[in-house]
Amino acid sequence: MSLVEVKDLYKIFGPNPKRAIPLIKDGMSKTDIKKKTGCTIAINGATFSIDKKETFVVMGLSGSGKSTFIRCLNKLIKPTAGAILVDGKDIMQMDSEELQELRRRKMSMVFQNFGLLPHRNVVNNVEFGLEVSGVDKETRRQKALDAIKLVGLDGFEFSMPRELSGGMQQRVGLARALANDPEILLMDEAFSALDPLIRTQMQDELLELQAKMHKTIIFITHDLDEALKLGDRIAILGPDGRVRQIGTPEQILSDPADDYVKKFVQNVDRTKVITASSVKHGCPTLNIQKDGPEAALRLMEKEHISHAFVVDSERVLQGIVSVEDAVELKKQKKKDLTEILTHNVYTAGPETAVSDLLATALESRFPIAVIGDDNKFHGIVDRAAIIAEVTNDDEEAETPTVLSEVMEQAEHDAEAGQE
Ligand SMILES: Nc1ncnc2c1ncn2[C@@H]1O[C@H](COP(=O)(O)OP(=O)(O)OP(=O)(O)O)[C@@H](O)[C@H]1O
Repeated sequence: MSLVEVKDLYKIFGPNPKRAIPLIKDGMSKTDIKKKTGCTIAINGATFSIDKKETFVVMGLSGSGKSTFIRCLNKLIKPTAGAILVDGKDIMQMDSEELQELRRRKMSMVFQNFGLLPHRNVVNNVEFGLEVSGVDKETRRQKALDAIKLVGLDGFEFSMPRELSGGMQQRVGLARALANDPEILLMDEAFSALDPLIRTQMQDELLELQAKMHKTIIFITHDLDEALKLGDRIAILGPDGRVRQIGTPEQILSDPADDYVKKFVQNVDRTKVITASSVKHGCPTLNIQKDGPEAALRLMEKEHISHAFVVDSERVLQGIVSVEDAVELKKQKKKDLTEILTHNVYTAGPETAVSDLLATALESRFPIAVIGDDNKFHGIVDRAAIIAEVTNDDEEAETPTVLSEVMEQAEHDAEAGQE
């Protein structure tokens, strides 16, 4: 269910900004509009919705309109056109009381520069928002201490901000935002001022916290790696303030909407984000309860494959049978496949990163079976597909080991053995 809906939102700075909208719609560029009208386009017809409990990342380079969006969202500035609905209510229509409620209780903000009050200790900083909202002393102290614990700062309650490292100061900022128990957490470049190592650590901790808290997080960043790591979905803003693509990290990496997004994502290590489920494909299977060597050979001949995966009626993987084994069974006049089933099939979960499958793929004779959380067989990932993803080069994709010659050779060998 969506909590925030942004509808055809424009923010244009400058004299008589509304007149720039038809020019934008006619396709005139941001630079030409600036020349012609003196107006600067910051947000250009954005439409999207943010679901409850999702982490929605707004990503764009400097000047793409990220800060403007945040300011529109808490109504620090007024959009030129369009609407922003929070819980179905247009924030432009809110009276000052509703707006205060929105800013104090519904949303909390974490800033890039931490925004701490230097003369207040940690706990006093954390309870500041509650103090402003008029929460009594005892309650706000307890809430502040709980939030401090949540971000792992217990023991530092009475330290001053200057005594803390950047990472710790940002934890205070996060604790202050969480102390209000807001439904929406607005994080504006919250980790951008931190050293890379601390930044990674804070990202990991935010993911852990979110797994427990289930807040709706709107995270603003200019860093694509950060966006891909944190976002359930990402909106990519172009330099013209237009939303270029909205999608899951996987959708953005595997199917960039235009050349701008493509350029952006081409340096990312895709294999860390591309998962087994996105490169898997279905394959014909044999049923352990009813198929024997004849059926196995027929299937392999028809599909031009040298081995087949065997499942039971519930589609739980039982093993794999090779053409050589099936020929041997047929020779022995066996009626089922149980005896020769190879059980040591490599498997992966749907969410396994392709990069983690490379070593297995190189070692295994067979494709890797993808097994879902339901324990059922969902398909296979070919070695060729993994290598192609890892090297990012389709040329490397070899024909899978699916050769009818293997079959012919095996039949031939078996016949020779019979003589
Ligand atoms: N008050 C203002 N008056 C005029 N133009 C503005 C104003 N605020 C922002 N802009 C312009 O709007 C566009 C979007 O700016 P915004 O600050 O929202 O981008 P941003 O993505 O947050 O960039 P950064 O990461 O550098 O903060 C830019 O072209 C900027 O120059």
